[in-house]
Formats: sequence, structure tokens, C-alpha cells
Amino acid sequence: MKVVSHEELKKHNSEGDVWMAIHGLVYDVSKFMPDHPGGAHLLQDVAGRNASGEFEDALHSEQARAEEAIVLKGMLEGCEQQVEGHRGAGWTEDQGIPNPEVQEAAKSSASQTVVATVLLVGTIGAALAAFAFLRSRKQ
Ligand code: HEM
Repeated sequence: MKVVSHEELKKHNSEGDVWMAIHGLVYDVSKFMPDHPGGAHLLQDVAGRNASGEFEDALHSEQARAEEAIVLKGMLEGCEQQVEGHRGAGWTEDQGIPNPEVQEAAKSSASQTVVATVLLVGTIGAALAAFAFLRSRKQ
């Protein structure tokens, strides 16, 4: 994915040419602006900068995240690890704007699986050890 510099992002803040960064990804929202249910002015206000907080504060739906009229331009310079994190949690570009809540849930369910596996292996190990011990005492 292309890396977009902070300078490049900043340039796109004029009427009809609006880019914004959300969760480390840079989107061109120019075409979508007139159709934004919250009004074009809200998008214009955050033009050329990181708008992750504003986007999440408005409690957008999954449908909003998958809006087809926004165009992914690349990842914001310095956000490479953040984007790797999205991918690690199962995000792909075609899903649109990543949902941090879904990714937190994916992370915690992955760690739950690790804990469950360790417990299971430990229990089987203890049972085998007890079995071997009891057999050795019988003889
Ligand atoms: C790529 C960026 C964005 C997309 C695709 C988008 C899309 C949408 C959509 C589809 C809705 C309708 C409700 C829903 O489905 O969630 C909505 C509502 C809204 N959006 Fe956005 N939005 C974006 C960015 C923003 C930003 C940056 C802000 C704030 C600065 C914002 C503020 C709002 C508000 C306040 C509403 C509620 C409007 C109402 O119910 O009257 N949006 N947006």
C-alpha cells in the first residue's frame, strides 16, 4: 500500500478536494461529501488531518465504514504498524474503515484461545503424570 506523507495529506483541505486520515489510513472523501448524512461541513472541518476521534465519536454504522464513494489513498506515514495491526486482526482494504472494537474483540478471543490451549495441555499432562505415578506405585 502506498505511504502518504503528512505534507501530502495536509494539501487536500480545500473545497472539493478533501482527504482525511482515519485509524492510520488516508481516504479521499471529496466525491462522498455532498451525500454525507452529517453534512459536508463536518468533513470539511477535519480536511487534511487525522479525523479518527471525530469519526468514532459520531458512532458510525458498519455501513458507513463500508461507504463505496470514499477512496483509500494509502497509509499515513508513520502508521505502518497500526495498519499491520488492523491486518493482523483480520481487516482487509475492501472492508473500508477499520472498526477498533471488532479488532479488540478479535485480539481478546485470540488470547482466550491461547489460554484455553495452555490449560488443556496442562490438564492432560497432569493426568498422564498422575497415571504414570499410580502405575509405578502398584508394581
Ligand atoms: C470517511 C468518512 C465518513 C463517512 C464514510 C461517513 C459516513 C456517514 C454515514 C453513512 C452516516 C449515516 C449514519 C451511519 O450510517 O452511521 C453518517 C452520519 C454522521 N456522520 Fe459521518 N462519515 C464520515 C466522517 C465523519 C466525520 C469525520 C464526522 C465528524 C467530524 C462525521 C459526523 C457524522 C455525524 C454527526 C453523523 C450523524 C448525522 C445525523 O444523524 O444527523 N462523519 N456519516
